[in-house]
Amino acid sequence: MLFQLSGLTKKFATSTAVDQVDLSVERSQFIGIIGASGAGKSTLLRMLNRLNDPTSGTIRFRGQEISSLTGAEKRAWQSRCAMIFQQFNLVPRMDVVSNVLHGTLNRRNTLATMFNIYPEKDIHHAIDILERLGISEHAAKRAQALSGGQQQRVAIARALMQDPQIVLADEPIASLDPMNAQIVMDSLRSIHDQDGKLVICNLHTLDTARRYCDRIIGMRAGRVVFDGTGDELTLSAARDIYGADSSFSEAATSTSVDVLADHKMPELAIA
Ligand SMILES: Nc1ncnc2c1ncn2[C@@H]1O[C@H](COP(=O)(O)OP(=O)(O)OP(=O)(O)O)[C@@H](O)[C@H]1O
Repeated sequence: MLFQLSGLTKKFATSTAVDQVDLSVERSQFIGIIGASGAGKSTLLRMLNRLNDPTSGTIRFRGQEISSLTGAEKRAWQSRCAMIFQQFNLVPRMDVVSNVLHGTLNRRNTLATMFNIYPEKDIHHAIDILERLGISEHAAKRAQALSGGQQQRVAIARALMQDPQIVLADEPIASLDPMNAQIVMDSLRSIHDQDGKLVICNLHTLDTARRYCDRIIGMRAGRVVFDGTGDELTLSAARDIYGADSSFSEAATSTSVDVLADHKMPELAIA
């Protein structure tokens, strides 16, 4: 058993973002979490790597209780569990390789960090990862000089540099055009296929979830209301997740240029 979530709940002052979630992840998969805005997807992901603390309930990984870790143990968990964000979270004025090398920060001493000293093998490794993601020719550029899709691949490279067991991605393609979205999703999928890592990815769009995910979890108002494969995600299941009526159209949650052009729908209208 990898993850075992029991009664996981997160309350904020005025809302319950995640409400009594029970979930098991038995093996390494590519898992997508879908749901309307405010359904609790980000909060769930942020609890898994302890950016948010649960109000109640437990998170176990390989039997270890994660929700109660503190100090060095909590930081060690966070380095096993890399996070990719919608807005990339790179240091814009810093070059691409240095941004990737930041993924090793947790295992370097303060002096090395202060003087930006990296072992040569780490630098080679960073460039290998950039090459794998198809962006090594940008290694010396400042991160801010790259397109959104390229910056997100740098963020994925930084996550890989930390050699995590789990990769969490919080709407990694929400700021990207469809072509870059596909490149970034292909990169994330390859991390699962080639490296066998567990990837859990929040997504706005049903077609992306169906295309890339082995398992799709649907959230509505903090609860898990769907857990199945892309084939099982029927139109009626989707309506249930999004709380939409019969006027709900899949095109409204599509990233595909063709579908959007056909239906003249604004991108991500529902999510
Ligand atoms: N730091 C916070 N303080 C107060 N309320 C919060 C906080 N973070 C999230 N919430 C609330 O918790 C609920 C779930 O938010 P969350 O961001 O997890 O949803 P989401 O499904 O990821 O939405 P989106 O797709 O818009 O990111 C929302 O009602 C939100 O307003």
